Amino acid sequence: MELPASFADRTRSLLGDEEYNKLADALNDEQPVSIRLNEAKLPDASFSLFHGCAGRVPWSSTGCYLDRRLTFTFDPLFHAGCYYVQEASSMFVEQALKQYVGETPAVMLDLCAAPGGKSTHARSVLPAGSLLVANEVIRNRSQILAENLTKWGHPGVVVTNNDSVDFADLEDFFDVILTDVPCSGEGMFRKDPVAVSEWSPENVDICWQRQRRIVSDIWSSLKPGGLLIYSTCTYNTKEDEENIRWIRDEFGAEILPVNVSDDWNITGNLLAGDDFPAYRFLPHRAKGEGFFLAALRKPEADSLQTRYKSAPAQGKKKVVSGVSKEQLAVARGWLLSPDDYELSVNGTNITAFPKDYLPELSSLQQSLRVIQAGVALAEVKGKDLIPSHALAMSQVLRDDIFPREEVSYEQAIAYLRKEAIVLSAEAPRGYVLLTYTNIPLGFVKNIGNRANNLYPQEWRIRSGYLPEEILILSAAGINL
Ligand SMILES: C[S@@+](CC[C@H](N)C(=O)[O-])C[C@H]1O[C@@H](n2cnc3c(N)ncnc32)[C@H](O)[C@@H]1O
Repeated sequence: MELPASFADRTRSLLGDEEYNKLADALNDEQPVSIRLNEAKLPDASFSLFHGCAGRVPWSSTGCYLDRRLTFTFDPLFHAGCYYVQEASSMFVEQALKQYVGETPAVMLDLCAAPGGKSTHARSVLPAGSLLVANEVIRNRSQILAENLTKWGHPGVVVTNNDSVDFADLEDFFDVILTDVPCSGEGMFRKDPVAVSEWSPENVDICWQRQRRIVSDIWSSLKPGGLLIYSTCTYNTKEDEENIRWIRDEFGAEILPVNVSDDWNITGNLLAGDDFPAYRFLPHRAKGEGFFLAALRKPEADSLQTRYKSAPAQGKKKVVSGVSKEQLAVARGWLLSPDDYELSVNGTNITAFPKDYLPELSSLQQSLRVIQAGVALAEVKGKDLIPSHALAMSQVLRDDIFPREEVSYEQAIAYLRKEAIVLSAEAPRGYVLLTYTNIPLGFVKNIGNRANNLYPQEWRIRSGYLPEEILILSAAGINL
């Protein structure tokens, strides 16, 4: 790999000759492939069956390396949200969350969240009863973020599409903020050749200044005592330690240590003369791409337990005439624990949102562009209540409500391509939840001679061909 000369000079002087040469060699090696399993969807047994994986990611309870790349696009379980393909080093966020959020429900913002690797991860790690706000400034990327979080299936999620500056009104709102800031991407050189071609010293300067702007923008919305997790995928100290030092000096933040094990081969702070805790993943030492993380606490500790109270819940949304009380009652009956959710109607769509967080949702809606909140349950068409795909993906669906029909691999791929499906003659008429290896894939409406495919058009597999060799999760050894 041809590295930019100025990058090589700077990084050599940061790491020293020996370390730099090892790093440069590692960048010519093949990149490791890793996935993170969704424990809410996969049975416990999967987690002890890692024999198809090339080992577990040591700093993540659900991460595993694969010995080769799966054909993810043609794996039904990938589309069903059973796992997320994520670079291993960045799974280290789990350690900071587990150590500093603990068991107390928290309201967390993932500010720079698309495509959703860390959001789906955070949603799995946060204690039960927490709320995750996942934000992305670029509109089409926020749609991808919403898609990935919908597939992940947790109901306690709000997706927003805003710039960091828009969070200023939400004073003392979040217990935890993750800023996985846009950066010069030096740590992605092996994974993404575009990162190499776009790198320049000028871009590093643009990046560290933008990162400071982003942190300044959201600082007031972090509660006193709240946790800021700052991360980048770059090596230079300007975007890493120097920004952490700046946050400490500018806002009086306390820089927190994160417990790590020596055999994880994590590298510490590389800033000469200031030895605060910081965590670096260098590809020649730890199996993954380049990554940097630091955890900070806003002054005035011990407020993780205070709930946001300043914004009263707005009145319940009016039920428009197109949706009857009976239809709402039916949709409510689909939920595992209906009392925990508030149902709202927007046009002809019915959505469920955790009751505990209605005041927070109301405040978010006043300040931000909320593109998704909670779980879409159904669309009403005349007398018909069409169950939504998000419901099929979600943890809130009662499993005795819709008849289930197990499909073959070929049928699953046809379904995900949004082709017409023919079910067995015994399959019941009406809405049927298709499953593949017992995992929900989505709904069809079975009308007998065929079943209408309700898979979202915009998420369908577009590729018309099937590769000759298909490597999917169960074939890779995680035996479902
Ligand atoms: C490093 S990527 C995030 C990766 C993501 N956290 C993950 O784990 O999948 C940074 C993201 O921040 C977004 N971004 C850039 N400037 C932003 C801003 N001012 N406010 C919010 N998001 C921003 C970018 O569009 C990009 O999607």
